[in-house]
Amino acid sequence: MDIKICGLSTIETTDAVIAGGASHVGFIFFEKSPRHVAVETAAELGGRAQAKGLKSVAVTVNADDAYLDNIVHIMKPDLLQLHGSESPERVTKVKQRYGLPVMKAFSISTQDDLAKITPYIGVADRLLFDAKAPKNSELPGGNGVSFDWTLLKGLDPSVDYMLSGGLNAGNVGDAIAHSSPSGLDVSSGVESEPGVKSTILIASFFEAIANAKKRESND
Ligand SMILES: O=C(O)c1ccccc1NCC(=O)[C@H](O)[C@H](O)COP(=O)(O)O
Repeated sequence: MDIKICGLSTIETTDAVIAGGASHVGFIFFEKSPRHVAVETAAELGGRAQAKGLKSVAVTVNADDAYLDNIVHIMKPDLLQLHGSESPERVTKVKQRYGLPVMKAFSISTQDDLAKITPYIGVADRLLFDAKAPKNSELPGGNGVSFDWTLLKGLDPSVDYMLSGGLNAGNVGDAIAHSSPSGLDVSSGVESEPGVKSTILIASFFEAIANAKKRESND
């Protein structure tokens, strides 16, 4: 199962994520976020992870071509995560312009939200299911809130998705038990405060996933 740790900004925590066995590292390009980084920082930290075989992900929200051009040119990401209200046509254009895979994020709180993925199937390379942002939040992601994972039980089993939203060491086992994601994505759950990743919480998150997998294989 892929594991993406999102919102990195330091060498120490990037190294902890690499050591933990993540498949992806994510960098936030959204100025209102406490995790927003300069493109040069993402290039340095992402390059460090890429050298160890991880994929580096640029996370943007309704970004225009000029902004994406700069990110792709300097950071050289492996994957573009579109975390806004990008249409299927925009996803196609971004894929064509950069020749990079695109992961489209969706905010889920009801079954109707899941129906919105249909036009993106076969268009986006990967889907990411995140919780809907609380009303008072300025962030479309990284809010540390979960959605009802049982909603995913009705999903066509051929839909490949990463699960995110409020995951942490305490609930990731339950999340896996209630859904069948091909990947997990976490940000707030491995932070000591918004925007500050904790090497201890990162290690605990990986340990919790390993324990959940052990339990699954014993059942
Ligand atoms: O994390 C942010 O600050 C952020 C800001 C704007 C758009 C997306 C953002 N995060 C995207 C992610 O992939 C997060 O990992 C995902 O939303 C889960 O976050 P959390 O619930 O905090 O684990």
